[in-house]
Formats: sequence, C-alpha cells, structure tokens
Amino acid sequence: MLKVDRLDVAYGPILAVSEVDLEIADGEVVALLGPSGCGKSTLLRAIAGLERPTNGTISWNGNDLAGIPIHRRGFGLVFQDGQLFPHRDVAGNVSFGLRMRATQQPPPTLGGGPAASLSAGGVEKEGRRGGLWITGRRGGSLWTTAGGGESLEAGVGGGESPGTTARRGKSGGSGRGDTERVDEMLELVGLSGYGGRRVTELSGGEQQRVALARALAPHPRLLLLDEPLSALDRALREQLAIDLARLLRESGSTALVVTHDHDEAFTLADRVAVMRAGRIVQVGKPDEVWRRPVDEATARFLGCDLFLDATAENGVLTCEFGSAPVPWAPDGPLTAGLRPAALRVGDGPTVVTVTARVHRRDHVRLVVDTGGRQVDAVAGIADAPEVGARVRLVLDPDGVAVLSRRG
Ligand SMILES: Nc1ncnc2c1ncn2[C@@H]1O[C@H](COP(=O)(O)OP(=O)(O)OP(=O)(O)O)[C@@H](O)[C@H]1O
Repeated sequence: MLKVDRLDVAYGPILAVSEVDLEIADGEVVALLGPSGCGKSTLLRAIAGLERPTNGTISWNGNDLAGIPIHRRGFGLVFQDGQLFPHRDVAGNVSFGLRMRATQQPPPTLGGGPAASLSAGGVEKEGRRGGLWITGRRGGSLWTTAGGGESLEAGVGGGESPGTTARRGKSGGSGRGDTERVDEMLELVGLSGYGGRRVTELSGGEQQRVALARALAPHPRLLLLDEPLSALDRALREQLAIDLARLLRESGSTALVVTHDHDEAFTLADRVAVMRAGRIVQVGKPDEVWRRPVDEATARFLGCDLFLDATAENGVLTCEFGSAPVPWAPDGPLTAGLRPAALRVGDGPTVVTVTARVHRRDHVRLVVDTGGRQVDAVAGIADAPEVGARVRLVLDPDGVAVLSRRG
C-alpha cells in the first residue's frame, strides 16, 4: 500500500504540492485529476523519486521511501510519449525492464567520472514532461528509468541519442522466461505477434501499448502513469482508455494515473483524487465525485457552468427549470450545478429562445436566452431547433451535480 502523508514539494518559492495526503490500496487504481499546473505531475514524480519532498513522507507498506532511489522503488513509469528505445524492436523494449531488474545494478558510471545521481536533487529532466530520459547535471549523461523503475541505459554527452547509448548488464538476448513474459505482455496489450516490429514503425497508440507492456513486464508493485494517453487523438484515446482500464484490472495492478481529462479518470479509476493549486480537494469514487463535487470550483472543473438554488425532497430535485429525480440529492435546500446536458429541449415548464447552436458528435449544443441570461442546453441532432426558435427545456438528472447551499 502506498501512503502519502502531509506531502509538500517546492520548486524554489513555488509550492507545487501542498499538504497532500493520499493512500492507494493494493490492486487499486487511483486517478489524479486536475487542471493544468495544479501539481499532478509533481506529486507523481515525487512518488517515483524524481522530486524530493520538502515536507511529509511517502511510504510503501509502512516503509519510508525517503532516500530510496528511483531504481530501487520497484515502481513502473509510463509517460505521455517519447519513451521507447527506437533502436530496439518491440520485444527488445518490453524485455528491457526485465533484464535490468534481474541485474539489480545501480546506475552506471560513465565518461570517466561519477555520473549524475538518480537521487531527487541530482537529476534534471529533459523537457518539463521528462519522458523517461533524464539528463544528469554532470557530463550530460542520459538516464532512463523505464520498465519497473530500474535503471536502464545511460549515454555520454548531453545531445547523444538513445541509439548510441552505453549499456550495462547482459546486453544479449533475453532468457526463456523473459521471452514468455514478453509474449504474455504483448498479448495483454493486444499486440501479439508484434515482437519483431520496429517501434518507429508503430502508430502512436501501438507505441503506448508497448510502453505499458514494458512497464508491466517486471511486475511493478506500483504503476505510475503520467498522462499516458494525452498524446493520442480523441477516438484512439477513448478506445485505449477502455483497454487500459481492462488491462489494469486483469493484471491486478496498483496504479496512480495522472490526467486532466475527467472521462479518462472516470474510465480508469476506482477512486478519483481531484487536485487544485497543489492540494487534493476531494477523493472519492468516480460517481460520488461527479455527482457531489465538494465545492463550486471542483464542480466547474467537472463541467458544471450554471449554479442555481434548488431544493430536494425524497430524491426529487426542484429548481427554476422544473423537477427531476436526483437520488443523490439530500433533502433540503442546496445548490444544483448544471452541466450543459442537464438542460434538454423537451416539454418542461421553461420557454427560452435559441441564440446559438453548434453540432457535436452525437448532439447539438445550444445557447439559449432565458430572459436576459444565456445558458447552455442540448438537443438531439435530428430535431435540433434553429437559432431564433422558441423552445421548452426539460431538466435531465444525468447532467446535475449537487452541492451544499452557498452562503
Ligand atoms: N521543474 C520545475 N521548476 C519550477 N517550477 C515547476 C517545475 N515543474 C513544475 N513547476 C511548477 O509547479 C506547478 C505544478 O506543475 P505540475 O507539472 O506538477 O502540474 P500539472 O498539474 O502536472 O500540470 P499539467 O497538467 O499542465 O502537466 C506549476 O506551477 C509549474 O509551473
């Protein structure tokens, strides 16, 4: 079990992570969700051992990880992109972590002098996202921590490509057990038979599957995924999110997934932790967080753009747009947070005028005038009203979040 306790991580004067508490049980998948710059990646990187906390502790099964280098934490890392070794084929990439795990070597020393330490303060990431390549401060040595968090390859010279890296450990072919494990992993990620393919000839989605297979191969005790799908286009992302959810379950992985996309978080996670300005503001099951956001800022982040006084009685919520069954609403006065889909063209009591419309994939988004106020609503594609039309709106509970009454 991972336990993060009162964690602070600062970059000079910037407190990127502040007083964070988080637990991840064995076999649980937690999504860290929040807007850009809220500190998600920093928290994940601190757990990986890539950033040094300024306060607080990170422990695994009660053992403090402070001072345990990245390659000894036994964690698997998957980042957004740029993480496969282009000079290796698919099987070579997947088996890489297995071989390094077997050698249990510390990071190599290159260039005649001590190479950069992998301790948190001793490395710099290459680019803000970091990928898996980490540039050492001394001599510009390149490091990677792919595949179960073990140290893998290092190259000499700041600009050197992974293709010219020096290797340590047994650089020959993998053993029989490894071959079986590679095949098993490729099957798990839906790439059976791809072992001999060059990774440079794979699509972005296939490359991410290989990266996942590589990270999962050495049985990491915790998988850390930083925006693993965000470099992919939307359709592929949605499909891969479903596949990833399945393979995390099937492999029984314990995982922390960083994302800014709530659909992705809710597809993948057993629990969602919402972050804002360095803090975790809410942790809960996806539907709880979706239906009962802790405050208005969280509700806005989760798509609510209209907040109304409402009351609820016996699971029926009533506001100015009518009543609807909302079983997650506690009795009494409350604030209803409406997402655009909460107001649909139908036969409700409110008459409005359509002022704008735009086609989406499976519906039409409308802006309607409710008498001096512009609000979002939706209509079906087949019967979407034209701009200027007078229509009635009905309240759809699927788009309704419930908050405590303001003030
Ligand atoms: N190496 C760094 N040096 C200084 N400040 C940094 C560094 N990395 C991140 N920050 C700052 O720390 C804060 C949190 O950044 P972080 O990358 O953790 O956010 P994030 O939620 O992952 O954002 P995004 O979704 O855009 O990646 C931001 O204000 C960011 O500018």
